[in-house]
Amino acid sequence: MKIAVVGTGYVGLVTGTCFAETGNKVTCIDIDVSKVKRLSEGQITIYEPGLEKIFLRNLKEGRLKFTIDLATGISEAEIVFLALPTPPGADGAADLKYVLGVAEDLGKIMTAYKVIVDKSTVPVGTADKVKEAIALNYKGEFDVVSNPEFLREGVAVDDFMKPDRVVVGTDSERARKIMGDLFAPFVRQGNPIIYMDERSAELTKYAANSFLATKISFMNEIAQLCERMGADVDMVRRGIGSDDRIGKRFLFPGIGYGGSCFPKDVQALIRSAEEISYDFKILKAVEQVNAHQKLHMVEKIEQYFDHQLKGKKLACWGLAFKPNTDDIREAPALEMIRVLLEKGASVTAFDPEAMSNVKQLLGDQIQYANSQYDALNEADALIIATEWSEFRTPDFEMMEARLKSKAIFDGRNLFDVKQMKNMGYYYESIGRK
Ligand SMILES: NC(=O)c1ccc[n+]([C@@H]2O[C@H](COP(=O)([O-])OP(=O)(O)OC[C@H]3O[C@@H](n4cnc5c(N)ncnc54)[C@H](O)[C@@H]3O)[C@@H](O)[C@H]2O)c1
Ligand SMILES: O=c1ccn([C@@H]2O[C@H](COP(=O)(O)OP(=O)(O)O[C@H]3O[C@H](CO)[C@@H](O)[C@H](O)[C@H]3O)[C@@H](O)[C@H]2O)c(=O)[nH]1
Repeated sequence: MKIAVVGTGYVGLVTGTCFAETGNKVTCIDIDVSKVKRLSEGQITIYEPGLEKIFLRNLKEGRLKFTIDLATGISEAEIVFLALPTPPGADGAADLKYVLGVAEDLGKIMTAYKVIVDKSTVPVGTADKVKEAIALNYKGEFDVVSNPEFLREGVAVDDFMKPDRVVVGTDSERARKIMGDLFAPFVRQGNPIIYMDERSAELTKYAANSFLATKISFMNEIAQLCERMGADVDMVRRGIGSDDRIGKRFLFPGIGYGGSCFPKDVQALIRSAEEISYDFKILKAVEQVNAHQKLHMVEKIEQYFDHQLKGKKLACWGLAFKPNTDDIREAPALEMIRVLLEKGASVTAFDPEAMSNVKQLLGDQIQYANSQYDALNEADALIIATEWSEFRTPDFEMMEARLKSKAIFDGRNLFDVKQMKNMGYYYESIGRK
């Protein structure tokens, strides 16, 4: 099939590359001229395990192309995916200016039937708005489908190629058939395409992310109880996770959820509910718990230093919002660092992939180390903010030789509490004593 993908950010690039990989001809369109140039020249613009190899193969074999021109990009496409940003507006609701702007432009240049697919995370009712925006200028036939994306950064290729499910929201038989054919190679593992109306599909995406965020905030509150009651959250997690009704995944307490999706989508669903005068109480609590959890480790650090952080040199392992990505959007590490700097500490950080993004944001407000061990030189304590696998089994002797004081504040529960104490470390983690 011939496909266009508008927006070559995280979702657009993965979507375009994976559709090319299954034999489709894909043109990706972006307004960012330098991004399009780099991608056309074979330079991948995001760090995502497994993506570069298939990106390069499909680029070389001519199934994947990039352009800045919307009209050229969509001219032959039967299906046009919108993978555009939907950032929070001033009131927290999703800002639809990118999606609706492109929809209006599409109406001006479409000359034949196409399926326009909302892949971005958009509030309920957006498919109708997209239809209206296209219909302002285009009087021919077209369909708008809601096809929310559920990929996780770091495992995006696998998530896209072997999805748990594909949600297709449409009332059009014609669009349903086209989407079914397109996704057939991805659901052959037995996982379903779930067809529904557009509004239910739009809400499914927010409900999924909000439910997952709720699980995390719930576990972060259980971790708070564990710390106060002398219980161990790892045990409680295993104890409840083995019940199929609860499930083992997404029960890890830590320094709060971050990333480009959970914070924005939880906030947007709260606002959507408010617009129809519904008070979404649970989600408001989920947000509050998360805001507090991001600074829970700072409280522990302050206590350790008797509230005297001025002049303290802190090492930080991990900056990305989670491992296997260079994405730092809403990364809890950055919020922690902001507060620690405010309180007078200095920070030397190491992250395997995210440092250049952080340099652009924070410049010389912090120092950047060449390795995880270099970050420890003369440090008064180590903070662990992202669970990169290389941080899980470090050389403790090397750490001891470099740290000024053997104190570790582990926001990701990487090490065994007893073992750390036996090695003479002052060791604080989340929900464990
Ligand atoms: N990042 C994720 O893991 C993820 C997963 C699922 C869903 N989503 C949702 O998908 C959407 C896109 O997210 P993302 O992380 O890929 O965003 P992103 O910010 O990484 O990328 C968006 C891209 O769109 C481009 N763009 C903006 N205006 C444009 C225009 N008029 N024409 C062409 N291109 C334009 C930008 O230059 C950018 O490259 C959001 O709604 C997000 O919530 C994201
Ligand atoms: O048990 C857990 C699991 C995750 N997290 C944190 O939650 C955040 C989000 O993690 P994850 O969901 O793995 O990353 P994303 O790539 O943001 O993916 C989420 O957001 C995407 C964008 O909407 C969706 O497509 C995915 O299904 C959804 O998992 C990160 O800060 C994690 O550290 C925890 O604290 N504890």
